[in-house]
Amino acid sequence: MAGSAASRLRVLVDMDGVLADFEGGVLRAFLARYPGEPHVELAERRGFSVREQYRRLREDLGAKVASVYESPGFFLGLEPIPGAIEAMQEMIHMQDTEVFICTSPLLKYEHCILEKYSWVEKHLGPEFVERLILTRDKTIVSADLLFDDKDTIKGAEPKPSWEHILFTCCHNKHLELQTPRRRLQSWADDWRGIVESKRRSDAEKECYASLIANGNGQVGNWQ
Ligand SMILES: Cc1cn([C@H]2C[C@H](O)[C@@H](COP(=O)(O)O)O2)c(=O)[nH]c1=O
Ligand SMILES: [Mg+2]
Repeated sequence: MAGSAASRLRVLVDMDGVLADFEGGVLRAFLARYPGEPHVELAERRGFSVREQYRRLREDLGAKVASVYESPGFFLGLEPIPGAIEAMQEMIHMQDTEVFICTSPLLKYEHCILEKYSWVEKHLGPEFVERLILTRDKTIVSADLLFDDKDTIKGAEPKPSWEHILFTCCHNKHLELQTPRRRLQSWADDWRGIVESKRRSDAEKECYASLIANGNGQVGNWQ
């Protein structure tokens, strides 16, 4: 387990698309700033990159949509995803569980980074500010679970320690996951069941590893 030598489960929760409604915020701000320009309805979103989809619609729209989420006030003004705040407040009080927020800032970071901290303090409180990890590479962060709306998470570490639970968002809902990948449809879905099943499977692995270490790992010798 990534959590510790004992039995703590470490959970990473992504921010944009999981805690904060990035997609809804982009569309709302785009319509306000560029009324009359073509736009992509949330039901039509495909693929992680909103910029790429707008660019495909018309070349200059990529830069226009980026100007929306790079503007001051954008990240701080995002609405929480329904049920996210309640789930995080419950998760942080779960026994033997460590929860961290793990989010990738924009490369154009001027407003994004400060506003992500402010958003966490405003909606989740100071105890979560202590638990905010900003990284462009989530694969090198050690944990048991990562709830994230990005369908493919790549980085320097080819075998991240966490299991990626795909959080359903408008841009990924059409994707069919290969077994054994798992999804969380929303915060109303059974996130507690996922946490507990991971805890059980980690405990089984630990038990098996200790049997092997003690030379008792033969089949039929499990007591
Ligand atoms: C172009 C583009 C960028 N983003 C940004 C928004 C966030 O700063 C990160 C996503 O972070 P996460 O930790 O993976 O949620 O990338 C985006 O979400 N969509 C885009 O099209
Ligand atoms: Mg995200």
